[in-house]
Amino acid sequence: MTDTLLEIDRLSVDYETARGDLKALRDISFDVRKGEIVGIVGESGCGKSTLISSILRLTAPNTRFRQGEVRFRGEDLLQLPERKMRDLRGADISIVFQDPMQTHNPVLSIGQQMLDIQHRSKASKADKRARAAQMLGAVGIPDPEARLDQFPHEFSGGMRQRIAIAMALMSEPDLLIADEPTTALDATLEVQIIERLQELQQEFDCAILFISHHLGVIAELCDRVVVMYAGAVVESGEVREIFHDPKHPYTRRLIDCDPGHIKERARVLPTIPGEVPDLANLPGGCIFRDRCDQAMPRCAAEVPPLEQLKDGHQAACWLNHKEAAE
Ligand SMILES: Nc1ncnc2c1ncn2[C@@H]1O[C@H](COP(=O)(O)OP(=O)(O)OP(=O)(O)O)[C@@H](O)[C@H]1O
Repeated sequence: MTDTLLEIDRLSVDYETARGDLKALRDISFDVRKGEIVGIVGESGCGKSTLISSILRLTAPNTRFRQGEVRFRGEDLLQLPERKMRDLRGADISIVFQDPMQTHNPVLSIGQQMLDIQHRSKASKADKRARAAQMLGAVGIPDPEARLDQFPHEFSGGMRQRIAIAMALMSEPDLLIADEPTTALDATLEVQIIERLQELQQEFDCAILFISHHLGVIAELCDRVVVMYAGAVVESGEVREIFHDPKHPYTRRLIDCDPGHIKERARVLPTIPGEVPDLANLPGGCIFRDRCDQAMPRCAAEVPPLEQLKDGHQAACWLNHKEAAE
């Protein structure tokens, strides 16, 4: 029996625009095993949101799936009837957004919203309420029973995010997608949410796909990391391995920008000079070469393939080839 839960297999996604097809995802492959925490890191525009919306099949109308599969428990979600997909969303696969207000209905009490989530359950209303309070307690909301009757605006931003996590976990999903859930929070709250997610992952034994543009946060939480640049995977592997021995100049630059433990991290981070290339007019060769201080003639001529370097460590860079040394 395989322990693979989610397999993204050679996924390519375009957006049709007036300027031509914008290549938002190109040949993306990676997997998430049961109970594992995998981080996706990259700058704004690298395709993180497109990846999440493709997994959940909640894409914009101008999206075109060019190739590839999104297999969840072995089944290609891109081929699933919409009805089955609806059953899956929020039950087997849940999501926590950057802004918890995307989850909360401002005019309903938190308790009512947590009852609504349990609409499929045959339990009594009292039992559902008890379960809602238990979940609030699990994410660290004090006095959860009383707070069920309060409305979203009566909670702080950090608490609202905890409640969004509680709601996402109520169905005991196999996969929780966390889309930059801590980006809008200050550093102390960010640390608290990360630590809580770690505990909850153990308690609920769910896998987490954690999206962030901060490598420091990924290092804190994740087992493995997938580094994306301009719609492609440029490096992936165990977090420890990637941090100690990055094999792509882009990853190195991300680490330089965000080196430390999130508890010590300066809030104003240096950025990588230059811009992500125009995805509607991609240059030939390596997509990072214009921003790379180690670019060689070969980088303009040929696209470096994503290659297996060590066990589970992959990178797409000509510097890892013997001829680079010459
Ligand atoms: N519906 C759309 N039509 C055309 N282009 C789009 C559409 N949605 C996103 N894009 C473009 O696709 C590329 C990838 O966008 P995406 O939102 O997936 O990146 P991201 O890494 O999530 O960025 P951010 O962190 O800013 O959300 C960007 O160039 C973006 O401008």
